[in-house]
Amino acid sequence: MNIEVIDMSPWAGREDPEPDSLRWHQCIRPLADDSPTGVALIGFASDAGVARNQGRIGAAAAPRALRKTLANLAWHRQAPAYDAGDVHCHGNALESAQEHLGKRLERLLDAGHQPIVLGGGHEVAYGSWLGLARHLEKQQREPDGLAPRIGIVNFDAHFDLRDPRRGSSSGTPFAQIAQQCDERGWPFHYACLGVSRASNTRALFERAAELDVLVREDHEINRTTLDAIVLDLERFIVHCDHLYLTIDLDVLPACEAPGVSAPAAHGVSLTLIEPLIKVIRDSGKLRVADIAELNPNFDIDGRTAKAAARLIHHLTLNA
Ligand SMILES: N=CN[C@@H](CCC(=O)O)C(=O)O
Ligand SMILES: [Mn+2]
Ligand SMILES: [Mn+2]
Repeated sequence: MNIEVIDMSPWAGREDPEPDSLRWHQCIRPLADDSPTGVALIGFASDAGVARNQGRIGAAAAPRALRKTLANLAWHRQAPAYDAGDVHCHGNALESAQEHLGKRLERLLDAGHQPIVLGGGHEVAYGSWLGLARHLEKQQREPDGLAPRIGIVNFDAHFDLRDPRRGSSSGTPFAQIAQQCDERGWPFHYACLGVSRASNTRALFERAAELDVLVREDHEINRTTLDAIVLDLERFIVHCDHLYLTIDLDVLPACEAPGVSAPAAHGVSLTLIEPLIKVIRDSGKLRVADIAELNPNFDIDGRTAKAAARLIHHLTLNA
């Protein structure tokens, strides 16, 4: 039984008198045990990983800021959307918060929902993947169950492949996942789109090459290359049964996303990110998504929160 009382207070906004003028705040419902399947938003209020990674803290406040911004966007969906509450990271207890998120996601997936996690620093990614992995593990145990082929698509200026033996943080989640895949005998399929060469050391590029990561740097993604990158992404997706999409908002240029720990001097504009996300959205394979690194302390005019809310809106348009 779900005993958490879900705080619906961020879901407030403009109310238009005309018919057919609904917004998210008028449609989203608190998740209940008997809710029909739909999109389930769950917050991960953590910046412990950012703190450990020498970043600017504040992302723990992001889930609430994101809900408040999404609240006012127009509702164009058919299927229901739910607020599934928050997982909080208390102090430096990151590992237990990631475990807790994993368990909550596993339950949401078992119930047939499509979870979207509102981070939180990018340490959210390890918890998101854990939830999906535990959900899929049960299917693998069935007779003839094969190792699941999970494709991770990360829009990010950073690989986040730092060595977790030096301590896990917002800079290590995909290295932690690679390790977990190795231990389980699962393939590790990772695409990192929007990487900044200036912001990732040679060691990180080498690790990405060793892990056969599909890499497209920030400057490589532009109007003239977009069609080719869509094709690259489609080819990546063909070899996966399930997709986990993770969006680190620092993939956007600093003018579009100033409210992050590490703003991007170059970045990849929302106008280029959206068509790529559409490929993932429409693939029929998307199981879990998260959006990371919003830091309301450094936002300007709510720009970053608006970009994040629009991405969620875009991602769930057909769901
Ligand atoms: N999740 C963020 N990861 C980046 C942060 C870079 C920075 O703070 O400058 C990383 O570890 O590379
Ligand atoms: Mn990043
Ligand atoms: Mn990141």
